[in-house]
Amino acid sequence: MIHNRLCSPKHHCHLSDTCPQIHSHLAMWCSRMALRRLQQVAVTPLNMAGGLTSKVQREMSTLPRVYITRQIPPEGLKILRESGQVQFELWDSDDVPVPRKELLQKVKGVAGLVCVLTEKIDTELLDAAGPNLKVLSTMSVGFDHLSLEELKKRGIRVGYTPDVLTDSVAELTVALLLTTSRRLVEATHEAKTGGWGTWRTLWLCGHELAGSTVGILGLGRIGVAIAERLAPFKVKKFIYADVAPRPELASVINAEYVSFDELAKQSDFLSVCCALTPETKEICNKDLFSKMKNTSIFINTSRGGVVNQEDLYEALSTGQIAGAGLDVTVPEPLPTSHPLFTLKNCVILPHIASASYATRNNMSALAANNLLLGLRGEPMIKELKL
Ligand SMILES: O=C(O)C(=O)CO
Repeated sequence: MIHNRLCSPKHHCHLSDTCPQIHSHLAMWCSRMALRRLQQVAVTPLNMAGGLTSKVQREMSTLPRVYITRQIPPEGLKILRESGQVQFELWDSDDVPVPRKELLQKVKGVAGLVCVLTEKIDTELLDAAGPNLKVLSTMSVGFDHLSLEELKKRGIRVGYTPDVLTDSVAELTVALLLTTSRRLVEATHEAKTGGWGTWRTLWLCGHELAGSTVGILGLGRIGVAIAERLAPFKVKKFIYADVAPRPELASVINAEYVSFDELAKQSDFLSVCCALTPETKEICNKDLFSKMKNTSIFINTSRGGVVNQEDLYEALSTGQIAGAGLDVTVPEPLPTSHPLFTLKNCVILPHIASASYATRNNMSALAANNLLLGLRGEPMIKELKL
Protein backbone atom coordinates (compact mmCIF):
# COMPACT_ATOMS: atom_id res chain seq x y z
CA MET A 1 0.00 0.00 0.00
CA ILE A 2 2.63 2.46 1.02
CA HIS A 3 4.65 1.39 -1.99
CA ASN A 4 1.69 2.07 -4.32
CA ARG A 5 1.15 5.47 -2.82
CA LEU A 6 4.80 6.37 -3.19
CA CYS A 7 4.78 5.36 -6.84
CA SER A 8 1.41 6.65 -7.98
CA PRO A 9 1.45 9.15 -10.88
CA LYS A 10 0.59 11.89 -8.36
CA HIS A 11 3.78 11.17 -6.45
CA HIS A 12 6.20 10.81 -9.32
CA CYS A 13 8.88 8.32 -8.51
CA HIS A 14 12.05 9.72 -10.07
CA LEU A 15 14.09 6.76 -8.84
CA SER A 16 12.28 4.41 -11.19
CA ASP A 17 13.54 6.45 -14.14
CA THR A 18 17.12 5.56 -13.37
CA CYS A 19 16.88 2.07 -11.90
CA PRO A 20 14.28 -0.44 -13.01
CA GLN A 21 15.08 -2.54 -9.93
CA ILE A 22 14.24 0.27 -7.57
CA HIS A 23 10.55 -0.58 -7.51
CA SER A 24 11.18 -4.08 -6.24
CA HIS A 25 13.72 -2.73 -3.70
CA LEU A 26 11.14 -0.23 -2.56
CA ALA A 27 8.49 -2.91 -2.30
CA MET A 28 10.76 -5.00 -0.10
CA TRP A 29 11.65 -2.00 2.03
CA CYS A 30 7.99 -1.03 2.38
CA SER A 31 6.92 -4.49 3.49
CA ARG A 32 9.81 -4.61 5.99
CA MET A 33 8.74 -1.26 7.38
CA ALA A 34 5.11 -2.35 7.62
CA LEU A 35 6.17 -5.52 9.46
CA ARG A 36 8.35 -3.55 11.83
CA ARG A 37 5.47 -1.19 12.54
CA LEU A 38 3.30 -4.15 13.47
CA GLN A 39 6.04 -5.49 15.78
CA GLN A 40 6.44 -2.13 17.41
CA VAL A 41 2.75 -1.85 18.19
CA ALA A 42 3.00 -4.95 20.31
CA VAL A 43 5.84 -3.48 22.30
CA THR A 44 5.03 0.20 22.17
CA PRO A 45 6.23 1.92 25.35
CA LEU A 46 3.44 2.24 27.89
CA ASN A 47 3.42 6.01 27.73
CA MET A 48 2.55 5.82 24.04
CA ALA A 49 -0.11 3.15 24.40
CA GLY A 50 -3.13 5.42 23.83
CA GLY A 51 -5.12 4.75 20.70
CA LEU A 52 -4.34 1.05 20.31
CA THR A 53 -7.07 -1.44 19.57
CA SER A 54 -8.39 -3.26 22.59
CA LYS A 55 -7.09 -6.58 21.22
CA VAL A 56 -3.55 -5.23 20.94
CA GLN A 57 -3.89 -3.60 24.35
CA ARG A 58 -4.95 -6.95 25.83
CA GLU A 59 -1.98 -8.70 24.19
CA MET A 60 0.38 -5.98 25.38
CA SER A 61 -0.83 -6.16 28.91
CA THR A 62 0.31 -9.78 29.17
CA LEU A 63 3.93 -8.90 28.33
CA PRO A 64 6.34 -8.47 31.24
CA ARG A 65 6.66 -4.84 32.30
CA VAL A 66 10.07 -3.22 32.30
CA TYR A 67 11.18 0.20 33.53
CA ILE A 68 14.23 1.94 32.08
CA THR A 69 15.67 4.64 34.30
CA ARG A 70 17.25 6.68 31.49
CA GLN A 71 16.91 7.39 27.80
CA ILE A 72 19.56 4.84 26.86
CA PRO A 73 21.31 4.98 23.44
CA PRO A 74 19.24 3.85 20.43
CA GLU A 75 20.66 0.34 19.93
CA GLY A 76 19.34 -0.90 23.26
CA LEU A 77 15.92 0.67 22.82
CA LYS A 78 15.67 -0.81 19.33
CA ILE A 79 16.42 -4.29 20.65
CA LEU A 80 13.76 -3.98 23.33
CA ARG A 81 11.22 -2.48 20.95
CA GLU A 82 11.72 -5.13 18.32
CA SER A 83 11.88 -8.06 20.72
CA GLY A 84 8.13 -8.36 21.11
CA GLN A 85 9.00 -9.75 24.52
CA VAL A 86 8.42 -6.84 26.88
CA GLN A 87 6.44 -3.68 27.32
CA PHE A 88 8.57 -0.88 28.66
CA GLU A 89 8.38 2.59 30.01
CA LEU A 90 11.39 4.85 30.30
CA TRP A 91 12.46 8.06 31.97
CA ASP A 92 12.63 9.97 28.74
CA SER A 93 15.65 12.13 29.42
CA ASP A 94 19.40 11.78 29.39
CA ASP A 95 20.03 15.18 30.94
CA VAL A 96 18.57 14.64 34.38
CA PRO A 97 18.26 11.40 36.29
CA VAL A 98 14.82 10.18 37.20
CA PRO A 99 13.85 11.71 40.56
CA ARG A 100 13.97 9.11 43.31
CA LYS A 101 10.30 9.58 44.19
CA GLU A 102 9.26 8.99 40.60
CA LEU A 103 11.54 5.98 40.32
CA LEU A 104 10.05 4.40 43.44
CA GLN A 105 6.60 4.82 41.91
CA LYS A 106 7.52 3.57 38.46
CA VAL A 107 9.22 0.35 39.54
CA LYS A 108 6.12 -0.94 41.33
CA GLY A 109 5.35 -4.40 40.00
CA VAL A 110 7.87 -4.43 37.14
CA ALA A 111 9.48 -7.71 36.08
CA GLY A 112 12.62 -6.07 34.74
CA LEU A 113 14.62 -2.94 35.41
CA VAL A 114 17.30 -1.34 33.25
CA CYS A 115 19.37 1.20 35.13
CA VAL A 116 22.51 3.27 34.79
CA LEU A 117 25.12 4.01 37.43
CA THR A 118 23.35 7.03 38.89
CA GLU A 119 20.53 4.95 40.40
CA LYS A 120 21.00 3.39 43.81
CA ILE A 121 19.45 -0.04 43.68
CA ASP A 122 18.99 -0.68 47.38
CA THR A 123 16.51 -2.17 49.84
CA GLU A 124 14.14 0.77 49.53
CA LEU A 125 13.97 0.46 45.75
CA LEU A 126 13.69 -3.31 45.73
CA ASP A 127 10.91 -3.12 48.31
CA ALA A 128 9.12 -0.58 46.12
CA ALA A 129 9.49 -2.84 43.08
CA GLY A 130 8.09 -5.84 44.92
CA PRO A 131 8.35 -9.58 44.30
CA ASN A 132 7.65 -9.39 40.57
CA LEU A 133 11.14 -8.06 39.86
CA LYS A 134 13.19 -10.87 38.34
CA VAL A 135 15.96 -9.15 36.40
CA LEU A 136 18.08 -6.05 36.86
CA SER A 137 20.26 -4.98 33.97
CA THR A 138 22.70 -2.16 34.57
CA MET A 139 24.24 -0.32 31.65
CA SER A 140 27.62 -0.19 33.36
CA VAL A 141 30.60 -2.33 34.16
CA GLY A 142 30.73 -0.92 37.70
CA PHE A 143 28.19 -2.24 40.17
CA ASP A 144 28.92 -0.29 43.32
CA HIS A 145 25.48 1.34 42.94
CA LEU A 146 23.81 -2.04 43.48
CA SER A 147 23.07 -3.72 46.80
CA LEU A 148 24.27 -7.13 45.71
CA GLU A 149 23.34 -8.77 48.98
CA GLU A 150 19.74 -7.58 48.72
CA LEU A 151 19.51 -8.64 45.09
CA LYS A 152 20.86 -12.08 45.91
CA LYS A 153 18.51 -12.48 48.86
CA ARG A 154 15.56 -11.81 46.58
CA GLY A 155 16.80 -14.07 43.78
CA ILE A 156 17.02 -11.18 41.32
CA ARG A 157 19.43 -11.84 38.47
CA VAL A 158 21.83 -9.05 37.52
CA GLY A 159 23.27 -8.23 34.12
CA TYR A 160 26.10 -5.72 33.55
CA THR A 161 28.25 -4.50 30.66
CA PRO A 162 31.95 -5.45 30.92
CA ASP A 163 34.25 -5.87 27.89
CA VAL A 164 32.33 -3.67 25.46
CA LEU A 165 33.76 -0.55 27.11
CA THR A 166 37.33 -1.76 27.66
CA ASP A 167 38.82 -0.11 24.56
CA SER A 168 37.08 3.18 25.14
CA VAL A 169 38.07 3.37 28.81
CA ALA A 170 41.67 2.39 28.07
CA GLU A 171 41.88 4.99 25.31
CA LEU A 172 40.56 7.74 27.57
CA THR A 173 42.90 6.69 30.38
CA VAL A 174 45.89 7.11 28.07
CA ALA A 175 44.58 10.49 26.95
CA LEU A 176 44.11 11.61 30.56
CA LEU A 177 47.53 10.32 31.56
CA LEU A 178 49.27 12.24 28.78
CA THR A 179 47.13 15.33 29.38
CA THR A 180 48.16 15.31 33.02
CA SER A 181 51.82 14.34 32.67
CA ARG A 182 52.50 16.72 29.78
CA ARG A 183 50.41 19.49 31.37
CA LEU A 184 48.22 20.03 28.34
CA VAL A 185 45.41 21.88 30.12
CA GLU A 186 47.87 24.39 31.61
CA ALA A 187 49.59 24.69 28.25
CA THR A 188 46.47 25.51 26.23
CA HIS A 189 45.42 27.97 28.93
CA GLU A 190 48.78 29.75 28.73
CA ALA A 191 48.64 29.85 24.94
CA LYS A 192 45.14 31.31 24.96
CA THR A 193 45.62 33.86 27.72
CA GLY A 194 48.90 35.53 26.78
CA GLY A 195 51.23 33.51 28.99
CA TRP A 196 53.10 32.27 25.93
CA GLY A 197 56.26 34.39 25.86
CA THR A 198 59.58 33.35 24.41
CA TRP A 199 60.49 29.67 24.15
CA ARG A 200 61.81 28.75 27.57
CA THR A 201 64.03 25.83 28.57
CA LEU A 202 62.03 24.50 31.51
CA TRP A 203 58.63 26.08 30.99
CA LEU A 204 55.69 23.64 31.17
CA CYS A 205 57.96 20.65 31.41
CA GLY A 206 56.30 17.41 32.40
CA HIS A 207 57.13 13.77 32.84
CA GLU A 208 57.52 11.30 30.00
CA LEU A 209 56.49 7.70 29.65
CA ALA A 210 59.69 6.57 27.93
CA GLY A 211 61.82 4.66 30.41
CA SER A 212 59.16 4.83 33.13
CA THR A 213 57.56 2.30 35.46
CA VAL A 214 53.78 2.16 35.14
CA GLY A 215 51.82 0.72 38.06
CA ILE A 216 48.32 -0.65 37.82
CA LEU A 217 46.17 -0.96 40.91
CA GLY A 218 43.71 -3.78 40.19
CA LEU A 219 44.69 -5.75 37.12
CA GLY A 220 41.71 -6.70 34.98
CA ARG A 221 40.73 -6.36 31.34
CA ILE A 222 40.93 -2.56 31.50
CA GLY A 223 44.35 -2.51 33.16
CA VAL A 224 45.71 -4.83 30.49
CA ALA A 225 44.18 -2.70 27.72
CA ILE A 226 45.78 0.43 29.21
CA ALA A 227 49.19 -1.24 29.42
CA GLU A 228 48.92 -2.51 25.86
CA ARG A 229 48.34 1.04 24.68
CA LEU A 230 51.14 2.48 26.83
CA ALA A 231 53.78 -0.09 25.86
CA PRO A 232 54.60 1.56 22.50
CA PHE A 233 55.54 4.71 24.44
CA LYS A 234 58.65 2.75 25.53
CA VAL A 235 57.56 2.10 29.10
CA LYS A 236 60.39 0.27 30.87
CA LYS A 237 58.33 -1.84 33.25
CA PHE A 238 54.76 -2.65 34.19
CA ILE A 239 53.94 -3.59 37.77
CA TYR A 240 50.60 -4.29 39.42
CA ALA A 241 49.07 -4.84 42.83
CA ASP A 242 45.90 -6.75 43.49
CA VAL A 243 44.38 -9.01 46.13
CA ALA A 244 46.17 -11.91 44.42
CA PRO A 245 48.51 -12.38 41.46
CA ARG A 246 46.80 -12.63 38.08
CA PRO A 247 49.40 -14.51 36.05
CA GLU A 248 47.30 -15.00 32.94
CA LEU A 249 46.46 -11.35 32.51
CA ALA A 250 49.90 -10.22 33.70
CA SER A 251 51.66 -12.37 31.09
CA VAL A 252 49.88 -10.47 28.30
CA ILE A 253 51.67 -7.27 29.30
CA ASN A 254 54.67 -8.78 31.03
CA ALA A 255 53.72 -7.17 34.33
CA GLU A 256 55.27 -7.97 37.69
CA TYR A 257 53.12 -8.56 40.76
CA VAL A 258 54.21 -6.30 43.65
CA SER A 259 52.89 -5.33 47.06
CA PHE A 260 50.71 -2.27 47.47
CA ASP A 261 53.68 -0.47 49.09
CA GLU A 262 56.01 -1.33 46.23
CA LEU A 263 53.40 -0.17 43.75
CA ALA A 264 53.38 3.21 45.46
CA LYS A 265 57.15 3.43 45.70
CA GLN A 266 58.09 2.29 42.20
CA SER A 267 55.35 3.73 39.99
CA ASP A 268 56.15 6.80 37.91
CA PHE A 269 52.57 6.58 36.70
CA LEU A 270 49.98 4.89 38.87
CA SER A 271 46.70 4.01 37.20
CA VAL A 272 43.78 2.94 39.37
CA CYS A 273 41.69 0.24 37.69
CA CYS A 274 40.12 -1.59 40.63
CA ALA A 275 36.41 -1.82 41.35
CA LEU A 276 35.00 0.14 44.29
CA THR A 277 34.20 -2.32 47.07
CA PRO A 278 34.20 -2.01 50.87
CA GLU A 279 37.83 -3.24 50.71
CA THR A 280 39.00 -0.66 48.18
CA LYS A 281 37.09 2.33 49.58
CA GLU A 282 39.61 5.21 49.97
CA ILE A 283 42.48 2.77 49.52
CA CYS A 284 44.33 5.63 47.84
CA ASN A 285 44.96 7.82 50.84
CA LYS A 286 47.82 9.66 52.51
CA ASP A 287 49.50 6.39 53.27
CA LEU A 288 49.80 5.62 49.56
CA PHE A 289 50.55 9.17 48.44
CA SER A 290 53.29 9.57 51.08
CA LYS A 291 55.15 6.60 49.57
CA MET A 292 54.92 7.85 45.99
CA LYS A 293 57.72 9.78 44.29
CA ASN A 294 57.26 13.53 44.01
CA THR A 295 57.59 13.11 40.24
CA SER A 296 54.74 10.58 40.02
CA ILE A 297 51.44 10.97 38.25
CA PHE A 298 48.26 9.47 39.73
CA ILE A 299 45.41 8.53 37.37
CA ASN A 300 41.94 7.32 38.35
CA THR A 301 39.36 6.14 35.82
CA SER A 302 37.61 3.60 38.06
CA ARG A 303 35.52 5.13 40.84
CA GLY A 304 36.01 8.27 42.91
CA GLY A 305 35.33 6.35 46.10
CA VAL A 306 38.68 4.54 45.96
CA VAL A 307 40.41 7.85 46.67
CA ASN A 308 40.45 9.95 49.80
CA GLN A 309 40.13 13.31 48.09
CA GLU A 310 41.34 15.41 51.04
CA ASP A 311 44.52 13.35 51.14
CA LEU A 312 44.90 13.69 47.38
CA TYR A 313 44.46 17.46 47.62
CA GLU A 314 47.15 17.56 50.29
CA ALA A 315 49.54 15.40 48.23
CA LEU A 316 49.05 17.57 45.14
CA SER A 317 49.19 20.94 46.83
CA THR A 318 52.33 20.13 48.82
CA GLY A 319 54.15 18.60 45.85
CA GLN A 320 54.13 15.14 47.43
CA ILE A 321 53.13 13.88 43.98
CA ALA A 322 53.47 15.69 40.65
CA GLY A 323 49.96 15.46 39.29
CA ALA A 324 46.64 13.69 39.17
CA GLY A 325 44.16 12.98 36.41
CA LEU A 326 40.69 12.04 37.58
CA ASP A 327 37.75 10.92 35.48
CA VAL A 328 35.77 10.02 38.57
CA THR A 329 35.17 11.84 41.84
CA VAL A 330 33.00 11.94 44.92
CA PRO A 331 30.45 13.33 44.50
CA GLU A 332 29.61 13.43 40.81
CA PRO A 333 29.32 16.04 39.56
CA LEU A 334 32.12 17.48 41.68
CA PRO A 335 31.01 20.97 42.80
CA THR A 336 32.89 23.65 40.91
CA SER A 337 33.90 25.12 44.28
CA HIS A 338 35.80 21.94 45.20
CA PRO A 339 39.43 22.64 46.20
CA LEU A 340 40.75 20.09 43.68
CA PHE A 341 39.57 22.42 40.90
CA THR A 342 41.95 25.12 42.17
CA LEU A 343 45.02 23.00 41.50
CA LYS A 344 46.95 23.36 38.24
CA ASN A 345 48.35 19.87 38.62
CA CYS A 346 44.96 18.21 38.82
CA VAL A 347 43.01 17.44 35.63
CA ILE A 348 39.38 16.56 36.24
CA LEU A 349 37.06 15.05 33.64
CA PRO A 350 33.30 14.52 34.10
CA HIS A 351 33.24 10.68 34.09
CA ILE A 352 33.60 10.19 30.33
CA ALA A 353 35.92 7.18 30.08
CA SER A 354 33.40 5.05 28.18
CA ALA A 355 31.88 7.97 26.32
CA SER A 356 32.29 7.06 22.66
CA TYR A 357 29.19 6.67 20.50
CA ALA A 358 30.12 3.11 19.56
CA THR A 359 30.78 2.01 23.13
CA ARG A 360 27.70 3.60 24.64
CA ASN A 361 25.56 1.97 21.94
CA ASN A 362 27.23 -1.38 22.59
CA MET A 363 26.65 -0.97 26.31
CA SER A 364 22.98 -0.23 25.76
CA ALA A 365 22.59 -3.20 23.39
CA LEU A 366 24.28 -5.51 25.88
CA ALA A 367 22.10 -4.21 28.71
CA ALA A 368 18.98 -4.81 26.60
CA ASN A 369 20.05 -8.32 25.59
CA ASN A 370 20.99 -9.22 29.16
CA LEU A 371 17.55 -8.14 30.29
CA LEU A 372 15.69 -10.09 27.61
CA LEU A 373 17.73 -13.25 28.20
CA GLY A 374 17.28 -12.96 31.94
CA LEU A 375 13.52 -12.56 31.61
CA ARG A 376 13.42 -15.66 29.40
CA GLY A 377 15.25 -17.57 32.13
CA GLU A 378 18.29 -18.07 29.90
CA PRO A 379 21.95 -17.32 30.70
CA MET A 380 22.73 -13.66 30.14
CA ILE A 381 25.63 -12.59 27.94
CA LYS A 382 27.22 -10.91 30.96
CA GLU A 383 25.74 -11.79 34.30
CA LEU A 384 27.08 -11.02 37.76
CA LYS A 385 27.61 -14.06 39.91
CA LEU A 386 25.86 -13.20 43.15
O1 LIG B 1 30.27 1.46 33.16
C1 LIG B 1 30.71 2.04 34.15
O2 LIG B 1 30.81 1.48 35.25
C2 LIG B 1 31.12 3.43 34.05
O3 LIG B 1 31.75 3.95 34.90
C3 LIG B 1 30.71 4.21 32.86
O4 LIG B 1 31.30 3.74 31.77
